[in-house]
Amino acid sequence: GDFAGYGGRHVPDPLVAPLEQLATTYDDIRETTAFQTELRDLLESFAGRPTPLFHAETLSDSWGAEIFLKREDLLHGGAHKINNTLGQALLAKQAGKERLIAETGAGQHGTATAMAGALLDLDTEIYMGKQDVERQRMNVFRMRLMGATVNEVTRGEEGLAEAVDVALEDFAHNVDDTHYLVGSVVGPDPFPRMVRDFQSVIGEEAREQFQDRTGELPDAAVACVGGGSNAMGLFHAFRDDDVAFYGGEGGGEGADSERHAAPLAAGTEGVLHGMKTRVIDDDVSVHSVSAGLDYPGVGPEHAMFRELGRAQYRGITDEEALGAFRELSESEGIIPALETSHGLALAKQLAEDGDHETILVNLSGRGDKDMAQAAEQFDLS
Ligand SMILES: C[C@@H](c1c[nH]c2ccccc12)[C@H](N)C(=O)O
Repeated sequence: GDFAGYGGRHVPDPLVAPLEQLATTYDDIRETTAFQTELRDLLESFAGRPTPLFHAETLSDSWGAEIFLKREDLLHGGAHKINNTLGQALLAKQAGKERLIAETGAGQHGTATAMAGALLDLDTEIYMGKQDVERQRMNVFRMRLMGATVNEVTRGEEGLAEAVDVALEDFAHNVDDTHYLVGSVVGPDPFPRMVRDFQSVIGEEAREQFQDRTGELPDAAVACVGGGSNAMGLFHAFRDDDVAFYGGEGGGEGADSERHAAPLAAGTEGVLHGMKTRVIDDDVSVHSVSAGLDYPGVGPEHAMFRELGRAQYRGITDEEALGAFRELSESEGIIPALETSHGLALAKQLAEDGDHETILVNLSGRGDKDMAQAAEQFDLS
């Protein structure tokens, strides 16, 4: 997995062999009928695929372009995460592993991992920063209710980045019985390409649904970008088409501010969590109103798309995202996740600029988890 120099395996020696073993296992199992059949069956009967493609007519009228929403918010767990956790957990099971570990910050990926672990009868341990355990109590309860162990990480900033570090160390020591289920298109090879492949079911369905509905391909495909898995899952099916790609990053207080999570719009090259990619500058502290985008790096394939000009990335501020969060809720009766709202706000900018007539947006998650924050931001009482 080299993405024009980005990606690779920038890891300490103890991880090299485990990663080579995982890459071999993935390449051997992924194309087998047994794997493909069981994964397709579970995606349908457990996760709820295919998800609908919804034409948002009220938004289309007010924004001035035809807006189509790919409804990953309707999946089991409320977001696209389950596509990846089912794929990787099934791979681990068929490879004879007995244990899953994962990182999480917002708790979304941890919850989706616990779902797959419970379903497939795999011992599941989630690494989560102590600070996040305290501020994401609901997700901690959900993980424990499904039988997962939530392991508090108390080093450094006690956040997502430290949880990834600890999970990678665990993986290096326990590769014989443990699979590290990475939560986005990040980390050392093979993780970015493996997670992309599992999430690409989103774009494959959307491409077929859009053509059936309109007889054409969309002018543009838009998604939010934290680690970048839902965006890459949407983009991948259209990579050889004349479809423009746009990623909305966590612009926080502004991509030119010192508090954001927008390494593509305003960062530099760097190595993080085993991958060469783009990271936010040293004088910037990672921040986004949405926990799911609150990560200082990004998937290396996005760094390549940016460099090649195949995709454009913009930092969407907290305010812009909150505006889109409210507008979709009021216009169409759909409450999006705060993360997803960054993609919606970007689609609104594109529509109003008149750049594209048809815009496909990945509705990557629902906003139920964000109600406390919404009540703080808006007067809902
Ligand atoms: C999006 C998801 C996540 C989980 N692992 C990640 C790695 C890189 C970027 C994002 C993630 C989220 N932050 C979570 O904690 O579940």
